[in-house]
Amino acid sequence: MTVARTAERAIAVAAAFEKLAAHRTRLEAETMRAMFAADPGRFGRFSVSFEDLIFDYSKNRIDAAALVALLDLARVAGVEERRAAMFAGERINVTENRPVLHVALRAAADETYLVDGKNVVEDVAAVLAAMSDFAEGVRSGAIAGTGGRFTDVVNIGIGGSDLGPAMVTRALSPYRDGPRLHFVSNVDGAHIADTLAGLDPARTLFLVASKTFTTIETMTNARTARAWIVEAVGEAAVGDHFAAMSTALDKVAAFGIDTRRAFGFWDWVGGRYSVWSAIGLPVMIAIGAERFRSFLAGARAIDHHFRDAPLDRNIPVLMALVGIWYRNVLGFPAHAVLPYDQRLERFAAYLQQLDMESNGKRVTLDGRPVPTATGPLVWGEPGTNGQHAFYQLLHQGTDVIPADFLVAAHGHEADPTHHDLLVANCLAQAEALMRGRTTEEARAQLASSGKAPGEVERLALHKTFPGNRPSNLFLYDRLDPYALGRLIALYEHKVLVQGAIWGVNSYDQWGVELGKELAIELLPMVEGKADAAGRDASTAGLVAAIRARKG
Ligand SMILES: O=P(O)(O)OC[C@H]1O[C@H](O)[C@H](O)[C@@H](O)[C@@H]1O
Repeated sequence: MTVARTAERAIAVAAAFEKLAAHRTRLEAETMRAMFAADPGRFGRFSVSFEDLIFDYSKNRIDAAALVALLDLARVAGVEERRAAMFAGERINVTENRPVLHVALRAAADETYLVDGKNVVEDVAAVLAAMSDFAEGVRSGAIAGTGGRFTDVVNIGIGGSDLGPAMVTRALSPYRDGPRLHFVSNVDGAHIADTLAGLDPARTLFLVASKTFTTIETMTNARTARAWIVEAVGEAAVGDHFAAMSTALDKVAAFGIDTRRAFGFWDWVGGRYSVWSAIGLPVMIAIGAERFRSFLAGARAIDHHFRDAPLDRNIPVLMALVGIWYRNVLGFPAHAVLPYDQRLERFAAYLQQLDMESNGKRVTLDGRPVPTATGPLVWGEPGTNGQHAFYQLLHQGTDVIPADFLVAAHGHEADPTHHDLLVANCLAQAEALMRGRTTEEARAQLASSGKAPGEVERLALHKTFPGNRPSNLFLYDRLDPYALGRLIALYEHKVLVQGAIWGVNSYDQWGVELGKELAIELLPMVEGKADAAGRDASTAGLVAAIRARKG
């Protein structure tokens, strides 16, 4: 197993971090503003082009020497070995003893990905073909409900069985020409009630999406949906109105969904990496099989880039190293994702699961405490909306929050007015964060606006922007299926690189279990079937208060 962290490697990683601390001291005396002024070639030196995509990481508090030290860290931490182990189908998810092979889901037909000596690419192709037949049948009306062609498709799933398809179908709305899509995830009955209100059961298709087919939210919502269908169109119609995506096809059958309408995937696909699998069926129904293949092809292009490009030109590696610099060397706790694209409004939520569930870990692969901080808080909202809400803190708050900006050169709308304004705002924010405004500049601006000298002094510090606040910027032609596939895959591989440097298992999620277990214990207490004696006083008090209100 090449992924285990030996004592020698741990020592080498600690030494590499020590060297980075020295670079930090040097760079603390610098500003990005000064570095740009001193080096007209900075953009060229600190950006990477891949096809029409530019990854600009020049607005970061790094220089060539710090980057070399970061690349050394990646090497001594075994990033290349971890990457090779993933592509080779090794069981790098050591706590669940599974390979991590979402890359196989977007492989070309002539590629080989081995799990225990078997090429899984053929299995992937077979499921994709079955999904294509089903999706195209739903789109054409050849596969219909009891009341005719499906007008509405409701995906029932949560976490990785929801966020990917929900984000992607929203992002690709200009490419949607299938039936209307809806996503129900929350166990809160409001979600399914509000979604089904106004839908015609006879023309509604439900997709029950669950890797494990045991998730309580999904099973509860699926049963409610089933009852809704049975009540409206009868028990016999259930088969026409349900399909499922899961690794547990036996459980799908036990639930009563026809196995010919069950699309499988494998335990080497993590939930948060599963949008490329059968879990992507709603995307395929929305945009068609051909465009879905283009989405896969975009991810595949990045897989090859990640596998083959030298580390210093490797976009996911650079994304990861810049993140490590801020998280571990400068101690910044958060990372903002700021797409200048309204259709990417669920992108930050998607990345939250991808990044925080993967690298929100506190022990290494061998179960020892991680000696450094691990995954940051990932959050964000599209620009320009965020500008009028939380950017104040980004510009003048006491924390520095590195950000990723994402923007397309072209929108999908015919009139360029909006898009040009959008792009200008994106560039302006990245520039403002980097440059800031000195107190001297603030004074000059106030004076030239005619303010009296006393007012100038009173306001100058309030109008000072410290600047030197870092960001990356992703620029691409247009957010089409291929471009979106590329973007997601970049972040997936960033997670692998950071996980390798921290020495954690990025592919399990035990941290979600405890709350689930306690919810099962608490349910009978909330229902009034058991008493809460023995719980902590807060929990018992709240249970009592809820019981009293329920009467
Ligand atoms: O697809 P499912 O098995 O229903 O799981 C849905 C989600 O719930 C779990 O609790 C995990 O935290 C997620 O990683 C997963 O995506």
